[in-house]
Amino acid sequence: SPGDHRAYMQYALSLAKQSPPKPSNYRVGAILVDRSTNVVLSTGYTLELEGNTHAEQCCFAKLAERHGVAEEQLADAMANASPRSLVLYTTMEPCSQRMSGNLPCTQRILRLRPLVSSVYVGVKEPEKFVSENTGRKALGDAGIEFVHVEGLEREILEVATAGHVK
Ligand SMILES: Nc1nc(=O)c(N)c(NC[C@H](O)[C@H](O)[C@H](O)COP(=O)(O)O)[nH]1
Ligand SMILES: [Zn+2]
Repeated sequence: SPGDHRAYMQYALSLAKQSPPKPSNYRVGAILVDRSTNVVLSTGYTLELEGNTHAEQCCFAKLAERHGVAEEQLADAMANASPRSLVLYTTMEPCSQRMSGNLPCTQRILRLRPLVSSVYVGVKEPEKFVSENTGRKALGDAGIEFVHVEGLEREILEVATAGHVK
């Protein structure tokens, strides 16, 4: 229900606040929820794991670690999980392109088909580093629901851009 979505997004925002500020990315928080049990399977925030990592990427990598595999093998490791049982909440929409050239999180989500049914986002990505984020379309084309959870935009963007030169 909408109340739950807001609570999950608030939780993701609390994770984003742990991200070390940096001028060349956004501070984002993400959680992966099993919607049949409402259990939070994994959490992540930007730069949580070493390297130039994104919140969603950390979320997936940490879950993969728990399954004893690399992020690339997560879908295989969870082959017996029921399809479309996972939903991702991320304070900012998954990236479709990264200035670093690292694999975008939209691709990381598409790799998890058919486990992931929906992506709930707090804000769209501002057009600062990437002119147009095409993730929403790619996810929709793959049958993954893309939902904007409203109400936290101002705080999400304030946290996301805290490391930017004003
Ligand atoms: N959804 C999302 N989660 C994140 O954790 C994060 N940092 C971004 N940020 C998107 C932005 O487009 C990229 O951060 C820049 O394009 C720079 O790319 P790198 O991050 O250096 O690969 N977006
Ligand atoms: Zn990303």
